[in-house]
Amino acid sequence: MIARIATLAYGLTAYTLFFGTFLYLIAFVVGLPQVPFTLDGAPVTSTGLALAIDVALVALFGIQHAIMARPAFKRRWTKLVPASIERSTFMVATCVCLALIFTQWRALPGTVWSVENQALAIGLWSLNGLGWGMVLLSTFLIDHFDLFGLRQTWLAFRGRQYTAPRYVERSLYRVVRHPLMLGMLIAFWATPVMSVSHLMFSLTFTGYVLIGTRIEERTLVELHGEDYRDYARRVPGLVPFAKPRGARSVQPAA
Ligand SMILES: C[S@@+](CC[C@H](N)C(=O)[O-])C[C@H]1O[C@@H](n2cnc3c(N)ncnc32)[C@H](O)[C@@H]1O
Repeated sequence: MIARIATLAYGLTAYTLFFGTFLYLIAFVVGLPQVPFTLDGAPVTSTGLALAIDVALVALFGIQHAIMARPAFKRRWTKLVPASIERSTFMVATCVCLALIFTQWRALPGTVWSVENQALAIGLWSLNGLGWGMVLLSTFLIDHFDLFGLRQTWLAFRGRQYTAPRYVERSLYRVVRHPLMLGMLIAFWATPVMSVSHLMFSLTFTGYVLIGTRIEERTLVELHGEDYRDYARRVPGLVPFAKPRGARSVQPAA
């Protein structure tokens, strides 16, 4: 019983930590003045060093995701940690990577665009809010509590067998296969003031999304086979109403 309570407590802690980190990510990107670290602080290093550090930080985040989300890694990893806390541990590792980005990000000097027109600025902020909203909604369309590991620890606490959620094809997932990532991209790019620092962040995360979604789809094909290939033939990846690239882009890993 103590082990079950500890499992649930860990799941709750990881979930709370991640939700707080997600909220901080919004503050970090939009540059909320009340928080200690934002994208647009004063530059403290040379531009070259700042570029190298920033790329390395986002690469670390991408590598952590690419490795820890792969079924082969999970099979080995769950010989060391109980399967019930595997996803919560993934979330804790994600929080560590994001905390490194928040605290170690090196600002770059300069501004790429600054919208003076008030109506346009309001439009861009609205789009920004829509992007974050899409991210949150997408987590609930998949399975919010499974995605963040809480369901797994709850089932272990209740002594129930874990069943993986099926892939979904409803709502935003009928428009694109990656609405969560699309929401992120909208939130990162839609801003009335695009500093060079923010541009660097948006570019590196766009690279992560483009690579990360391809890796994720290999896993989805491994898990769901022809069902997912068929889905990929009918629904575009990131651009609504674009022609789907189909199964060629989602061949299982060799
Ligand atoms: C961070 S979420 C991103 C989901 C998707 N790439 C998106 O951008 O909306 C990653 C998790 O979503 C799951 N996933 C991706 N597409 C899914 C779908 N259509 N239905 C259910 N789960 C999905 C993956 O298995 C993975 O565990």
